[in-house]
Amino acid sequence: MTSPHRLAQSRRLIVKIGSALLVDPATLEIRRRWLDALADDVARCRARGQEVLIVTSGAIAVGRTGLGLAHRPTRLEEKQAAAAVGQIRLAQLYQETLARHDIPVGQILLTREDTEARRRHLNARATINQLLALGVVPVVNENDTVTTSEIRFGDNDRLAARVAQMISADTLVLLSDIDGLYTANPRTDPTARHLPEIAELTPEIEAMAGPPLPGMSSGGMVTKLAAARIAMAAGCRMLIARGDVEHPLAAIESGARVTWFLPQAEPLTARKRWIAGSVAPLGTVVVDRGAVTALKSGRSLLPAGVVAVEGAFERGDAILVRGPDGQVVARGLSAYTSADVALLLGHKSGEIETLLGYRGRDEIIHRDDLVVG
Ligand SMILES: Nc1ncnc2c1ncn2[C@@H]1O[C@H](COP(=O)(O)OP(=O)(O)O)[C@@H](O)[C@H]1O
Ligand SMILES: N[C@@H](CCC(=O)OP(=O)(O)O)C(=O)O
Repeated sequence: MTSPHRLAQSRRLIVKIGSALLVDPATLEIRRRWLDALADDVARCRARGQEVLIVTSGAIAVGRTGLGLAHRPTRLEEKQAAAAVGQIRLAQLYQETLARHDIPVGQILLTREDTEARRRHLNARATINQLLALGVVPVVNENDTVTTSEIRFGDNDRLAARVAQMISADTLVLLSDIDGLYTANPRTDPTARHLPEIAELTPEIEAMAGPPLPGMSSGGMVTKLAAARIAMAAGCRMLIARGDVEHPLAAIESGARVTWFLPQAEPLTARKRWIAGSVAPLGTVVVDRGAVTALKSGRSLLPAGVVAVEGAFERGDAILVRGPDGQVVARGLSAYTSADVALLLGHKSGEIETLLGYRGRDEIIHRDDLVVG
């Protein structure tokens, strides 16, 4: 059932790179040759039309070298200072290595709030989508310099899964120092067996991840399984593979041993369920008959079909869509504020820029953000 070709077939791919791959834990040297080989892999994916986003750890580890810190920073302020010094170098490394393939990179630093708060989530999503549309490889890390311990992800496994969910990626590759999930930690338990495929995260599977290990990495298997839970629910397949080989993505395609975590649902199902059930709508748009028919056949809501707006809402807030008879026909997340919707009523999407003074989305509610019925 598992196939290495799944990687080659993915449309939107996220690759998460752990600190220990980028920086030699013993010498603290940056593995430049490894990174150049990874860039070859990324360039090959891009050349065959795949979108690629990199989630990279390593700011703290790289910053440690920059600051000449002999010890691994443990206090938050020290980690933040190391990350500030390291992140700028990290971004430069990706920029340099992908420039050899004429691939532009864009840096995105996220905090947990950026993925959890709806509006910020939408903003980050729009920016990342725009970067991908422009052929850029976004390079994402946690914004370690501003996050406090309470609001930190603290590990990039879950951050990568949140980003996968955010942009509806279909494949998330966690490159690690191990070729997948075992029944127990194989470094301490010689009887541990490798598991090639996980379709469901049962309590037995969860129990296989031991406690996080001391050392440079912050995750261990615990955060990888938490990432799998997020990705699987979002309809994104995830795999854990060895990253400490040259050209790790090519190795996966050639059949290297990995663990696949299979998606549970279509990418938008969980999110649509959230829109339908758990959000208090802050306003209403009334639409004409033509728009009702369009929405029922799965289309987005365009300004041309909107005849009235009620309530005060912001971009990204949940709103109701009513038909001419007052019946609720749909719920969704508005791409515009209520004030902007009022200006757009009945107009063609091509007029949005002239009416608002900026070029927003063509739709008032995109079909990905819409639940009909
Ligand atoms: N059941 C398990 N299967 C595989 N690895 C495990 C398991 N339990 C704990 N581990 C440990 O998790 C480590 C991978 O996590 P981590 O070092 O955080 O990687 P990364 O730097 O890629 O995030 C493995 O090297 C292994 O020591
Ligand atoms: N954001 C931190 C990395 C956190 C992290 O998840 O590290 P790792 O377990 O090596 O993937 C940094 O850039 O140093």
